[in-house]
Amino acid sequence: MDGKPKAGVSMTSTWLRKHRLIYAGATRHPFILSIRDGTVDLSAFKRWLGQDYIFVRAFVPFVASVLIKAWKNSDHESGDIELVLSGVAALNDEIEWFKQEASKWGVELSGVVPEKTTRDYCRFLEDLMSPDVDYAVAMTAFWAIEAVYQESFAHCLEEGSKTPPELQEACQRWGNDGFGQYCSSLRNIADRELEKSASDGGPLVKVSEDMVTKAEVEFQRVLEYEVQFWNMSHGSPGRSAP
Ligand SMILES: Cc1ncc(CN)c(N)n1
Repeated sequence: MDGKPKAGVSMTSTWLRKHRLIYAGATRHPFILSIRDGTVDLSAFKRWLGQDYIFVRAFVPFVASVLIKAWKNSDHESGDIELVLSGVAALNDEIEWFKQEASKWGVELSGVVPEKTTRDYCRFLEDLMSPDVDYAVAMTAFWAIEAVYQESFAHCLEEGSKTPPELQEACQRWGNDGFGQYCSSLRNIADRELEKSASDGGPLVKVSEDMVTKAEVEFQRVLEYEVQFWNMSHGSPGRSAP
């Protein structure tokens, strides 16, 4: 495999097929399946809530770093800046939602201690904020992070699911169609940027190939972190100690 997709097949489609096992591990995790079938352990849900609040607070500066890369790299007519800015605005609402949800469930957010998995995932985001990280690479990671939540929570809202009513609002937050369209737009930008690199035939061809390889590696790492994050929330074996 030379890292290039077949004609007419996007890079992200190629990777989704190639890494389908880990992608399914992230989007059909036992924690998500337990929400969907109504057997979820509420202490696991509360653990997820507290840890994800910490993650989301670290996600804001990451998305802001993508906004800066969009401003530096994209054609200002492309709509990339507006899209990423809408993501920052949505995260502002999301942080307020976490606070309200935490008080509903009696979770004291100021007392939540980040577990190792959360710390590692936040550190990964921090590394991606570096100006040395290409726009295509950061956008690929951004899309993958959002897409895992979208696919996971949308699964809990499908017909036949037995998601408890008190968890449906959480599932709606990421599982709604609007968020699905937002994820598709992020994916299109990632594909456009990756294709620019893949088709670069000039003296920078090696640099471009390295960038596509790096994006694929970060895509896989996001999926691995997402699985670990669900494992930690679910209290699965192998869960890392704080
Ligand atoms: C761990 C994780 N991954 C993704 C998302 C969606 N922004 C989130 N809130 N938390």
